[in-house]
Amino acid sequence: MIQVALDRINKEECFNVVSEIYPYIDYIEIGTGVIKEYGMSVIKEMKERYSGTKLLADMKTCDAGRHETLQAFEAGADLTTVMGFSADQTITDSIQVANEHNKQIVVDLIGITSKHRISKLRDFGVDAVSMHIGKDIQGEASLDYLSNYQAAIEDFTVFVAGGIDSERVQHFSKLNPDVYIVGSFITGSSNPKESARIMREAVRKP
Ligand SMILES: O=C([C@H](O)CO)[C@H](O)[C@H](O)COP(=O)(O)O
Repeated sequence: MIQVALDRINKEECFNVVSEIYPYIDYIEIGTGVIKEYGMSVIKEMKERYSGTKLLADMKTCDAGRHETLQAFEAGADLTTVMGFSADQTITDSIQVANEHNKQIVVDLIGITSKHRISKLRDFGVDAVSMHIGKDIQGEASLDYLSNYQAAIEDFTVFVAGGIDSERVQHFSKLNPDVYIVGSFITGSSNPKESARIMREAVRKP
């Protein structure tokens, strides 16, 4: 499955991109920067327009788990992100809110290198994790290490993210992901529809 990440573009561009590509995607992500720019209303408007598509709010919550998770769900998100390095309490509070609302959290593993921490997340009741290479280190990161985490994350629903394009996808596919998060390759393309189609093909036969 593919999740388009709407980041570093304005609201009009977010809606324009989605209107072009929605037949090729399974999830829409409202990116952290877009939420910071427009607030929770952009989540609400996107969900109203695309009610049949799963919507993830990339809140990247790292504290006040109960409050921020509730904010995302009340705005209409089906999923929201919580950072894996947050306090245990933040994560368990977010899970509790998700369970109360029959929705889901995805724990973002940016900066997590400890497999012990990943297995602790499972103990807390986390179902989904995102193996994510942050924007600011995408240039320097060799992707070879990703396969070392395959066993550690195999019991989770796995999202992958971080500069995924039609070539880098092969490195991420070693993790057998359920969802490929694709941002700039689609949103920065002169032909988002064609880029989304290419990604759809690439994740079918990585
Ligand atoms: O979460 C993201 C990043 O931290 C910026 O907020 C992006 O959504 C994610 O990395 C996917 O975008 P691309 O790396 O441009 O594919």
